[in-house]
Amino acid sequence: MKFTKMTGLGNDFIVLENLENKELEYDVLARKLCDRHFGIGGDGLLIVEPSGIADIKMRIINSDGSEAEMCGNGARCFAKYVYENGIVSKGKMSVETLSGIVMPELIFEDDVVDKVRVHMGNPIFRPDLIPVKTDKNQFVEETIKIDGKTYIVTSLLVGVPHTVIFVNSIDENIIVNVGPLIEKLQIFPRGTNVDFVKVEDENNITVRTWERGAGLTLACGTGACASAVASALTNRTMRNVYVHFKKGDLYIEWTSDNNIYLTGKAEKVFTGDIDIV
Ligand SMILES: N[C@@H](CCC[C@H](N)C(=O)O)C(=O)O
Repeated sequence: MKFTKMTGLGNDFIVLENLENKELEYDVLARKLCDRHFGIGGDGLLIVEPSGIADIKMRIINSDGSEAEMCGNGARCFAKYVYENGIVSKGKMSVETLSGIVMPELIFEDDVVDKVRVHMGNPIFRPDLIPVKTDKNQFVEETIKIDGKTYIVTSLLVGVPHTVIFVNSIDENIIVNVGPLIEKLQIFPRGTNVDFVKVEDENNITVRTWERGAGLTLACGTGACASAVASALTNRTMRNVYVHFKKGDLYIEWTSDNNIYLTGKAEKVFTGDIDIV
């Protein structure tokens, strides 16, 4: 099988084409190929499929084999891939995902795709759509208890479910211990990504995300959107912010008409062939 390895700030993906809609076991492939010791290594697979309603369709399979509805860093890598491989020739394209259509727009530097700005749609706060089990009409600055410790969290849907926690410092030990417990709490019937957010000032936040189905990643695009929206909603920042991850930054705009735009780099790492046994 031919593949291309791509990365969005270190959130890395293996891109595979399935334009003939062949019956492939994506979950098995994801577990095999994403393995960092016995496979190519990646946080997930991005599959290129044909679409009946958009220019192209993106499927995203996490490294544990579960399928996600959407992926922000993945959408940027995917748009660069389909453009550079002649699958979509438009600089602004529509991409079907399981959470609806997103609109990536390529930003060129010296005729090469450097960054991608993705129109991500609206953030959703309705508990039944996130989903989160609560009798409230939204889950903003709510209290949850983990191992006797209390956390104040905000949950929202940005294509995929996110739960945002504001912290005074980013501590990876806490993230890898608490993240998986929150991800699998019973109140989140489809699980949740968990974003740990340090507010630097009204224009800058630092984020690390414990991802549903992939664990601690170097960056998360939908996580950047969710964190920026939660920060502005709770009056910690302005509506447009730079989101800092370990290996680079994303720029998030949450417009007054409630749309989210995500801008950042997308890079090809290498291409190759792999025998699937
Ligand atoms: N890294 C992604 C999100 C990928 C999906 C996530 N793991 C989930 O299952 O919800 C991003 O950049 O948004």
